[in-house]
Amino acid sequence: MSLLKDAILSVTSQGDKAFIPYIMAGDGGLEKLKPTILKLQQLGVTAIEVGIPFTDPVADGPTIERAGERALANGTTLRKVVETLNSFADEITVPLVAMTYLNPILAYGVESFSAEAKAAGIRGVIVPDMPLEEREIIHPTLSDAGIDLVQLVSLTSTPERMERLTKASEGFIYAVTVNGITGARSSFANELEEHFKKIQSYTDTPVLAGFGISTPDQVKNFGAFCSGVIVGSKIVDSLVNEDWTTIEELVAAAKTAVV
Ligand SMILES: O=P(O)(O)OC[C@@H](O)[C@@H](O)c1c[nH]c2ccccc12
Repeated sequence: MSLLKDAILSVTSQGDKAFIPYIMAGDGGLEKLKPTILKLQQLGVTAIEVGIPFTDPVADGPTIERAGERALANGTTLRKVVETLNSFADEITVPLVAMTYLNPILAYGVESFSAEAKAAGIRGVIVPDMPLEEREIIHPTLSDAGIDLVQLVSLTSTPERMERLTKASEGFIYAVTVNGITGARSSFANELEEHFKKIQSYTDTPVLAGFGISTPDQVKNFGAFCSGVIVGSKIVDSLVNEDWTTIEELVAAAKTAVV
């Protein structure tokens, strides 16, 4: 059973698309985490990807990298994020997915991280610097706690690897839409639709598209051939500018994404 997968399927079974905003925990201070999460869930997002700032973020483009630097300058750590989430866990109604690199989890201790993260509302984790082959370091303990380990599938994976990653992924499959780093893009490769269908053919776990998606039209276009989208940089920028209108428009696009 996966709470994350269930949350996504309950949205798609009604004809809507899943919408997962990414936020950088600690950007603007950890005291912003609670109001931001409560407001996002009130807008009807499916889940929330909570980014943990890290000193050496391999996959992050300039927007997320700068947000991470601001959060680190505020003293944000994985432990403080979990503690903060825990302080209002009874008000959290959507599954949270922590986006963190492997080192902070190991430094925390896999056992205590899993137990405390679960209590704090974290239902999934994405660990971009951990190859599938090494996931046994954390997977059994996360699994015991009922936390999904979400795999990223890149455009350049070989078909065999794509199949293995897809079948291993829990909650949803994070299908990366571009080669490279996070951040807004104006165009995408033409073969994406076929690529996504191929990934979906291996599994009944929903496939979500992420990287480069920043406009309502892009949300609709991707929604037409997968179960939903993840939007990061555009959300991070909008939160800095307190531009909730833009966020509302992105969420609304997923609700009417069916063509
Ligand atoms: O910012 P974008 O292009 O909208 O992409 C989402 C992305 O930011 C978020 O999911 C994310 C932030 N950092 C990551 C590192 C690896 C994988 C994914 C992420």
